[in-house]
Amino acid sequence: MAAMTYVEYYFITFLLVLTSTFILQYILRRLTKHRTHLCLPPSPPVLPLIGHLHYLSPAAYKCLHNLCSKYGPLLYLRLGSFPVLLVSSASMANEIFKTHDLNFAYKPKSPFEDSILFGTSSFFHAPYGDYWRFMKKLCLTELLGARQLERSRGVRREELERFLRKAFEKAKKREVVDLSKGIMTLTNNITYRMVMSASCSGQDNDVEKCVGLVRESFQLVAKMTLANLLGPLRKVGVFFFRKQLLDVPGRFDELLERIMEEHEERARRDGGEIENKDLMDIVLEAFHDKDAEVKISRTQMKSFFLDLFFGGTSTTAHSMQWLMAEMINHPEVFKKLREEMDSVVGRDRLVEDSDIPSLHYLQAVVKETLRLHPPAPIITRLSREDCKFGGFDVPKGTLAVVNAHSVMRDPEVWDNPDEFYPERFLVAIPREEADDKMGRKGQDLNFWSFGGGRRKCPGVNLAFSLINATVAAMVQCFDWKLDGAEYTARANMEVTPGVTMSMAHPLLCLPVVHFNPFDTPAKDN
Ligand code: HEM
Repeated sequence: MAAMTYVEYYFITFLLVLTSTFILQYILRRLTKHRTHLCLPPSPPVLPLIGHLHYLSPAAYKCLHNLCSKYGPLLYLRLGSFPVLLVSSASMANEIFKTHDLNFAYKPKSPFEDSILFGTSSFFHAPYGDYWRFMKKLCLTELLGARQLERSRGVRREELERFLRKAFEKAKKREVVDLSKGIMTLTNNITYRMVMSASCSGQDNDVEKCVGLVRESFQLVAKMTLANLLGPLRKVGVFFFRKQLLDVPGRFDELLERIMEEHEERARRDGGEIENKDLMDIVLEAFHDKDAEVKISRTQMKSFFLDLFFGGTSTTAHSMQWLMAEMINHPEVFKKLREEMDSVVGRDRLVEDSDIPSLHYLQAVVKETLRLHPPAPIITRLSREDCKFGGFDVPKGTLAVVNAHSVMRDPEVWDNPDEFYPERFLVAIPREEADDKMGRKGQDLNFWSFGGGRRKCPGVNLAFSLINATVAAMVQCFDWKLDGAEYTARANMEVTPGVTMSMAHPLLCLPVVHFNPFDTPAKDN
C-alpha cells in the first residue's frame, strides 16, 4: 500500500481527535445526567473537555476577579475535571467561613500523594479529622500561642536589630537597600530560628539550605497543580516531573531528619528539661508522648514543619514589602505614622512589642495593606456534602475557591474599595453596637486575609506581631527614598504572576536616618 501523505495523516488524526472529543462529551453528559435537576450557580460559556480552563491566566486572582466582574459574585466553573465554586463577594465569603464552615472545612486532595512535600501527611491538606484537630490545638495552645510568642521574643528582637544595623551601615555609606531581599531574609531567619533554632550564618547555614529547597518546592508545586488539572491525564505530568518529585522532598527529608535527631539528642542530654524550647522541641515532645490523644508520625512532623515554612515566611515578607511600597506612594500616611511613633514611643529608645497595642494607626495601616494586597489571595476548600449555597445547589466534592482579592474590594461593604485608606479601620464602634459577640468593629468582620472559620490561619498573631514590630522600627528609624530619588517617586505596584500576591519589582530604597537607637547613650539609673 502506498505511504500516506502528510495531508492524509493529519486529516485522519484530526478526525480521530474530533470523534474522541464527541464520545467523551457524550459519556460525561451521561454521567452527569442524573444531576441536571440541580439548580447550579451561574456559569460563563464553557468549552468541551477543558471546561473553563481557558479563562485562567498566570495571574490567578486577577483573571478570577475579571470573571466575577463580568459574570457575577458566585460562579460555578469546571476547571479541567474539577467542579469549582468561585466566591468573590463579602456576603458569599461569610457563607463559606461562617454559615457553611463545617461543610467546607476540608482541603482539596494533594497532588503530591504521600510525599512530605504537601502530601497527604501535611497539616495543610489534612482532612478535618483527629490529626488536624490535634495539631490545630497544639498550634493555638503551644506552638503559635501567647506563651511561645513570648519565649521567642529574644530571637525576633535580635534579628530585627541585625536588619536595622545593616540599614544604618547602608545609610552611612549612602547606599541603596534592596528592601524586598532584606525583609525576606529577616522573616526567613526569624521563622527558621523559631521553628528549629536553625543557624543562619557560617558554614552550617541551614536557613539558606531550607530557603533554597522552599524555592525549588514552590516551582514544583506550581507544575504539579497544573498537571493535576488534567484529571485522568495527570499521570503524564507526574511522569515528566518524576525526578524532581523524588529529589526535592528527599533532600528536605534528609535535612529535617538530621535537625530532628540533633534536637532529640539534646533533649536526651538535658533530661527533657530544655530551656528556650523551639517549635520542633514541642512537636517532638508530642511525638514521644505515649499518652498523646493522637499518635503523630515522623512524616507528619516533617510535613508540618514544611507547612510552617511555606505558610509563614513569604506571606509575612510580602505583606511588609507591599506596606513599604504603599508608604512610599502615600507620604501623608507615612508622616502620620511617624507622628504616632514619636508621640507614643518618643526618640530615646527603639520601639518594643509592648508599644504595639497603643499604636492604633500602625495597626490600621497593616490591616489596610493586607486588605488590598492579601499575600495568599486564593483560598481553597472542599465541600463534604451537597448543600444549598446562596440559593443554589452545590454538590459534594466541589472545590470552593474564595478570591480574597475580590472579596476585600467588594463595594457593597468597602467604601472606595481600591483606595489605600487606613482610617477605615479606626472607626470605633461601641461593643454593644458591634456586629458580633467578639465586639469586633464592622470592617474587621469583612477582613479575610487569613481565611476564616475552623481552617483560619493559626499564624495570624505571629504574623501581626512580626509585621507591626518591623514596620514600626523601620518608620521610627528611617525615611525611605525610592531608588535614592526624590521623595515624589512612586513604587511600581506590578504583581508577579502566580497564585500568591508578591511584588514583581524589588523595592530599592535609600535609608535616611531619622533616629538611631544604637547611638543613644545609655541612661543613668
Ligand atoms: C501575613 C501573613 C500570613 C497570611 C496572609 C496567611 C494567610 C493564610 C491563609 C489565607 C490560610 C488559609 C486559611 C483558610 O483556608 O481559611 C492560611 C493557612 C495557614 N497558615 Fe497562614 N498566613 C500568614 C502567616 C502565617 C504564619 C506566620 C504561619 C506560621 C508560622 C502560618 C501558618 C499557616 C498554616 C499552618 C495554615 C494551614 C491551616 C489549616 O489548614 O488549618 N501562616 N494562612
